[in-house]
Amino acid sequence: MRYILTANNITKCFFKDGKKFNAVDNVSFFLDKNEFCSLVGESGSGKTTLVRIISGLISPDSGTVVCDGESLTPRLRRKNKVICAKLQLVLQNSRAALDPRFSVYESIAEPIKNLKKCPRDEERKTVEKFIEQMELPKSILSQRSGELSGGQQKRVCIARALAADPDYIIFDEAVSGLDAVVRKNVLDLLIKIQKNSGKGCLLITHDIDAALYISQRIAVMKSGRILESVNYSGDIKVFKSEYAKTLISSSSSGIKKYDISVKNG
Ligand SMILES: Nc1ncnc2c1ncn2[C@@H]1O[C@H](COP(=O)(O)OP(=O)(O)OP(=O)(O)O)[C@@H](O)[C@H]1O
Repeated sequence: MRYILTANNITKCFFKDGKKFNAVDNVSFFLDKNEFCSLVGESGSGKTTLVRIISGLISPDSGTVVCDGESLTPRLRRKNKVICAKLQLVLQNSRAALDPRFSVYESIAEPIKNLKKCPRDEERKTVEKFIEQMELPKSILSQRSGELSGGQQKRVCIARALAADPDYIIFDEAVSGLDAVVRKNVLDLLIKIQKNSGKGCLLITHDIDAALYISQRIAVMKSGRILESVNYSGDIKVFKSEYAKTLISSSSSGIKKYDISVKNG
């Protein structure tokens, strides 16, 4: 199997209370096209640090990230818009991620303007296509992002990421802070997007239920290390680590049932 986005033996250390520690400790990871994977672990386990390295936002102390055969570094990301577009990150805080001065249209059109420079009517059609995919009304296009609900802002951020036509999308805590109904709607939408687009999608989360609901593969992270990475089709017996079992048994959030009709339908 050819893994397209790979992180190889990544280590990153920080200082806490004057002591050096490995926030990410010799981790190897891959994200293939056409899969939904989750990276799950408690707060402070190193997920965000690993993802910032995988996205080329910060450098590891050691190890490499390779995207479609090319070594991905913060320098390359800054210099090369095309590489930058290939891998989109949807951040946890949608409100902060959207420029409040921009209309929804401008927010989604920005990556199209930067990357494609297509005629104005084509640009509008593309923006409208993504708005439709996000199950948002066209009337929202003229609104400012600050006027939208949390769930709508999340959808606009996803539409904006899709507008860059990436091969991979990383969702950092895509559903945290959303109420149970909106949370499930957004998760269902992410499943649909992945299936229809064939993109490689990665959900970063401490929400094991969301990971179980959405993923074909789940990597479990603790104290800077990936304890296990399992293919998941609904049977929690695939998890071998005590930590994963504890996470699953202690979860108490809204989505309990693995909904096979959404996942495979
Ligand atoms: N820039 C930094 N400087 C110093 N320590 C950092 C820095 N970034 C992260 N850390 C520390 O590294 C560890 C891992 O943090 P990280 O944000 O990667 O974890 P996480 O699993 O994403 O947590 P959360 O789910 O709360 O976002 C934590 O102990 C954190 O305090």
